[in-house]
Amino acid sequence: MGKFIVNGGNKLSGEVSVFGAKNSVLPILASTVISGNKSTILNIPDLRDVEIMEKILTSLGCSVERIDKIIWVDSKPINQIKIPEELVREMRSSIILMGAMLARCGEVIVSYPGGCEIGPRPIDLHLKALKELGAEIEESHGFLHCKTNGLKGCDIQLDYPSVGATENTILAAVTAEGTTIIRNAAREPEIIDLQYYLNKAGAKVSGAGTSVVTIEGVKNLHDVTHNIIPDRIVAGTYMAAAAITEGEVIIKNVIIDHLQAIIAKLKEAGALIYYDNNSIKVVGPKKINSIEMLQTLPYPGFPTDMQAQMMALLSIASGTSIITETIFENRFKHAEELARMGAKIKTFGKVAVIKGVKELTGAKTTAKDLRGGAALVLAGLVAKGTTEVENIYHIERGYENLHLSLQDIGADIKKID
Ligand SMILES: CC(=O)N[C@H]1[C@@H](OP(=O)(O)OP(=O)(O)OC[C@H]2O[C@@H](n3ccc(=O)[nH]c3=O)[C@H](O)[C@@H]2O)O[C@H](CO)[C@@H](O)[C@@H]1O
Ligand SMILES: C=C(OP(=O)(O)O)C(=O)O
Repeated sequence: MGKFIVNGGNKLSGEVSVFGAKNSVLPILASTVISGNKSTILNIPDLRDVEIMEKILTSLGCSVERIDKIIWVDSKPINQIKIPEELVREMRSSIILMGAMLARCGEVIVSYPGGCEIGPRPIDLHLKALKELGAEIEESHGFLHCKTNGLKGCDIQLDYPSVGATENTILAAVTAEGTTIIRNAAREPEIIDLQYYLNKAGAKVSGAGTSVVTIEGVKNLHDVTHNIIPDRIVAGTYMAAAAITEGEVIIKNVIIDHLQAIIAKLKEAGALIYYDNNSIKVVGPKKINSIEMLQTLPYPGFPTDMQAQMMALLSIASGTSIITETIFENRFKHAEELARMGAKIKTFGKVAVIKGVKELTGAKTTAKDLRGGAALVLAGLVAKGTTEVENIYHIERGYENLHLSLQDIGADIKKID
């Protein structure tokens, strides 16, 4: 299972680099199936979720090769339409194969996706949009059998700006007949990256990053090379690590625009932040300020994927902070683990009240999900004594060698397999 052992107390300092974004690379790898041609994807992070996506593509018949930070996918030889259940259960993003495979093969069989347990994660919006495009979807025994004789562009109003539903719909629409308009689309930077990849391959997608995305169907896609954008959540996690340890860390290879909501809240907490084109320096305050209201929202609001890390930070703030989690129904599992380390946190449904304490103390803790696990590591960096974080396979879904990067900037952390 693997665990991290963290001895707290070191102020972090130095430079750390951020690799490609998990939430960008996964839908882009899924979309490589559409073209029936070759995709070269650069800046690939070394993550468990990426390995699973590689396995899914291979199981469908794609030829997939990976050397270091590059993956080559040739989707010409696809010869399967069923995605292995055990792989789908491992990862939420596998559901994006639905739109991509409908575009490529007109058929796909997939089970309900797994992923982190952060509350119910229905896929009703995905299914509704795909049906509007002309997919027939039969559900039985936990499997979804999706088929079409040809998707047709249409106007789709999403009831909520779901990231996954926006991506699935874009992919299904890329080779559909006519024009599709997605209204109330998610505006996350990863959708812009997806549009960029698809357009380089010959698709006609516009509007990504706004709430109206338009896709003019094209007949074919061609070979493409694409560089994945840096991971804003990994960057945010290192920023929080600098802030919580009273450190001074430069985070390189970031897109500042994608970090604005995180920058604003870390400044409120008292961190000093300086940036230039693609790097950001965070200087942690002597004492963290409490934050009156931190509310997670769809982009460009504060990202839910940084909520747990901020909770760790605020647990040693000078007063009481309130976090409202509006995206997921049950994303406070880290609160009870932080409490083992002396944090004073009460949760009431979607609201958490965090009464800052003078210091955290090292304890045995368990990562319950990806970002909650990262939050425990952050807490461990500042806690008195030793913290163990078990079940780090959750963390490895989204962080490439977190312990090594933190060691490089002075943390006392090791991994035990
Ligand atoms: C691989 C990936 O990119 N994952 C990200 C993606 O997840 P994901 O794409 O799953 O997130 P969504 O934006 O779809 O979900 C947001 C909310 O909408 C609800 N919903 C979603 C779809 C649907 O059909 N019905 C429905 O009710 C979800 O339960 C959730 O409460 O965006 C989330 C919100 O920024 C991030 O936390 C995840 O890291
Ligand atoms: C919830 C997350 O990811 P996923 O949607 O892949 O489960 C995350 O990255 O924090």
